[in-house]
Order: sequence, then C-alpha cells, then structure tokens
Amino acid sequence: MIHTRGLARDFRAKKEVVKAVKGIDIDVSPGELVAFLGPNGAGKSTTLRMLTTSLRPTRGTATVAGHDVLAAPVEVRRAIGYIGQGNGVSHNHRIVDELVDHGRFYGMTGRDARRRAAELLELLGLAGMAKRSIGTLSGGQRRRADIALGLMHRPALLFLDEPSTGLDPQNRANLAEEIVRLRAELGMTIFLTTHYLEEADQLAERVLIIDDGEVIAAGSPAELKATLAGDRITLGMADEVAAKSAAALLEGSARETTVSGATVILTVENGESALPRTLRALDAADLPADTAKLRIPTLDDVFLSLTGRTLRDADAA
Ligand SMILES: Nc1ncnc2c1ncn2[C@@H]1O[C@H](COP(=O)(O)OP(=O)(O)OP(=O)(O)O)[C@@H](O)[C@H]1O
Repeated sequence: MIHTRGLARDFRAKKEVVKAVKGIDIDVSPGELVAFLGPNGAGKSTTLRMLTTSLRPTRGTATVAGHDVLAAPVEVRRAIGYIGQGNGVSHNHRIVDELVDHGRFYGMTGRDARRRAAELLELLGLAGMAKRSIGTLSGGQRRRADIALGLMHRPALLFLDEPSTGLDPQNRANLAEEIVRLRAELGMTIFLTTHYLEEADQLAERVLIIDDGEVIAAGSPAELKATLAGDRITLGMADEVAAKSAAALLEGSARETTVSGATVILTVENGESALPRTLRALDAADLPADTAKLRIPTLDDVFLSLTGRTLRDADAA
C-alpha cells in the first residue's frame, strides 16, 4: 500500500540545508495499522506530506495506493484520506453540510454523499450533532468530525497526522479505540504519526521509529520491546557478596547481568516466566533474594536503547 525507497527531503533555511528526511525505506501492506513514532522535529510530518503529495521529495521514490507520488499525484489523492493537524473545516458550517460538500468534491452524487455522511456520523457517535456547527463541538468531537471528513470518499488508505494532539488523556483513549474499531469495521489501511508512546503501543500492529530523519527501528511493539529493550528483573540480595554469587549463577540464563551493591539486574526474555524460574534457582543455590521486581519495558525503553535518550527528553529538547 505504501512503498518508499531512499525517500528524502531537504529544506533550505537561511543558506543552511536542513535534512528533514534522510532517505527512508517504508513498506506498508494492505490492511495494516502502522504508527510512525518519533520526537518533535524527527521528520514525521515531512514524510507524511510527501506521501500525501503536498510536498515534493528531494530524492528517492514513493508509491502510495499503487500510484507514484510524483508521476500521478491526483490518483494518489483520490485513493487516500488525509487528516492533518487541525483540519481545514470551517467553524460556521453544519457538520453534515461539511461532509456532503467534501463528498461532492470527490465526485460523489448528492444522494450518495448524504447517505455516506449519515453513516459516518453514526459510526463516529456524532449522529445527534449533525446539524451543529463545527465551532460548537468539543476537541474530541471535532477530531472525530475530522476523521469522518477523511473517510467520506471511502479511501482504502487513511493518513492521520498526530490524531490526538491537543486532546486530554480520556479523549485520547476514546479516539484510539475509535480508530481501532473503524479499521476493523471498514478494513482500511491506516498510517498515523504520533509522539505519544502509549498511543503507538496501544494502537499499532507495527511501529516505525523515526529519529533525526532516519527510520531507526521497525516491528510490532512487542517485538521491539523484546529485542531492543528486554524485560528487567531487579533482585535485592542480602549483601554484595551474595549479589555477586547470584549474578555468577544467573549469568547464563540472562541476556545481560549487572551488579550494583546488593542489587542484581537481569535483562531477560519473557520476564513473567523468567522471574519464578530465577527465584527457584536462587533458593536451590541457598542464595535467597530478599526482594524481586519485574519491569516490562515500554516503547520509551526501546527508544532509549536505540538513541541513548528517552522520547520525552528528545521532545523537551
Ligand atoms: N519548511 C521548512 N523549512 C525549514 N525546515 C523545515 C521546514 N519544515 C520542516 N523543517 C524541519 O525539518 C525537520 C523535520 O520536521 P517535521 O515537521 O517533519 O518533524 P515532525 O517529526 O513532524 O515533528 P512534530 O512532532 O513536532 O510535528 C525539523 O527540523 C524542522 O524544523
């Protein structure tokens, strides 16, 4: 559904060249829900703008929904839905009129557009608000109206740029559920950008992590966490000597073992089964642990292991 090779975009700003996207390869299959995750300024929006044909690549190729973004931009636009950050919906229009106009723009008949608008308003829980103007909606409702707009012409591929920016945690969670449900009901391919870790983790089957214009990792959230971060067991031993003996005993069964004072930290695969196994091995060797803690990694741990900084720090910078 999306294929890019060496896709790059430079910007010229005050005689300096900003390499916003540095030659990325992306492959998204039909039906996938993929999140493009990275800190502020990583190149997410620039990539999305190239894929949705609003910005020309400096180098490389991109095929979206079967069409080349440079050779056939009109075909690309007809095949996709794009929901940007704060879409251009007019605040004074009634929601239903906005949707119907949008459908007409894409060549739908008035009747088909009205039927589709009613269907989407129902699907997105906005049916009772069809005649309200956009300006009277809450932030979360407005986001859902934006999504309805992007879906009017039944695109096979939907791009969502930072769908939950500006929403409170509750509305963010609601929107995430909505996106998952829509994908299931409409069978679309969805490509969304986000800098919310929880959102990528909860929503996406596959995450592409972008940093400084480069894709630095790709995989399902579970795969990325298992291969790049690993589960962590922290054991509190009686003293430093016991900790060193425990570390020597457990070294073979952990990916990484470190000792700090009376504490042993193990990085393991599948921590939930490794923890009881570890405690049994320690008991059998007469080296009982006083405390044991298991920590399952987040995507932030993945980002940390890849870049040496957390996504939150990178955002703050
Ligand atoms: N028109 C432009 N002129 C110069 N530099 C630009 C321009 N547009 C983007 N950039 C730079 O390109 C880099 C990538 O920006 P981009 O907006 O793609 O990041 P992003 O990952 O979408 O960030 P955010 O999460 O903040 O939206 C940044 O360093 C940005 O300052």
